[in-house]
Amino acid sequence: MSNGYLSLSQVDMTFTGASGINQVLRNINLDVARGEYISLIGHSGCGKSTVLNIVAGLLRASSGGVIVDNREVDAPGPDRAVVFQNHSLLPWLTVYQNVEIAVEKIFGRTRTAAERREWVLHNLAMVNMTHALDRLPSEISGGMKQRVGIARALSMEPKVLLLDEPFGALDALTRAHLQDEVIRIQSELGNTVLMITHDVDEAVLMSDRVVMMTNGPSATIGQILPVPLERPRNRIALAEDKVYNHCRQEILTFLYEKQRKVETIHAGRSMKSLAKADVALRA
Ligand SMILES: Nc1ncnc2c1ncn2[C@@H]1O[C@H](COP(=O)(O)OP(=O)(O)OP(=O)(O)O)[C@@H](O)[C@H]1O
Repeated sequence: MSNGYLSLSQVDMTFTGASGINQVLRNINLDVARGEYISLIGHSGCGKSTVLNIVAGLLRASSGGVIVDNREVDAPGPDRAVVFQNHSLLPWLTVYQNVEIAVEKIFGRTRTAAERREWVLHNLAMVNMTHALDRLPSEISGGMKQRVGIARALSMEPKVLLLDEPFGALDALTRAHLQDEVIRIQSELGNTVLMITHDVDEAVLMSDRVVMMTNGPSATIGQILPVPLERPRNRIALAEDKVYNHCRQEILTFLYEKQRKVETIHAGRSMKSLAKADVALRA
């Protein structure tokens, strides 16, 4: 029996391909309470996206399972909205239309046209994007695209919001602004969030708990760190906060001492991995 609003129970994941059998995840168990903000952190390639994709229903676990609000996950669904690092807006639709398309799909039969329009505008207002309703994705910045992606995800009223490195491709200032917006939105809406990050500060700043994964193959959860900091959190005040710095230190110790990455980086992943390592080391 699981106790979480979102529960992963004994999740194993093995990929079989030309290069043989690759056990990526082993015995992942996690109970997430309703309204909880969880970050998933671990070295590149350990299996974080695989966990998120299993929760999203994009991948089926080799064994074990996922439950969201007492229902087993067996396919993608609007109750689990995903925001990826590389914004996935439809390039031929405007900002408004990119949110509208989700709202039409979910609420096309249950809300009037006026209510749907208001809901699209409400979600775009939440991420401060009402000034650019008629612009195409090619006409707005990377940070703005992420804002629209977040508005689209929120407009679906998901039970669980899945964020796969949502701020990873943004410059530091834009990232900080967007983090603050997501923190504000989460405090208003009480979303249940599972977020992948490589940024230790981001994990501590935003999360109620930080889930640290061991290195692969056969990665599992190595440590779960509660972040007992009151909300709202102020990033400037936190820089001097003992609890904040203790949490940060715990994660750094896990990543760079207990789970120090020793193997060479695979050629195909090298640029992505180096960029992420750089972010993490600067943390
Ligand atoms: N569809 C797939 N088929 C085969 N192998 C896969 C598939 N998806 C992921 N893998 C493998 O699973 C492992 C974990 O990948 P995953 O992308 O989940 O890691 P990650 O921790 O999210 O990495 P990163 O931080 O670099 O994004 C890797 O070895 C990857 O090659």
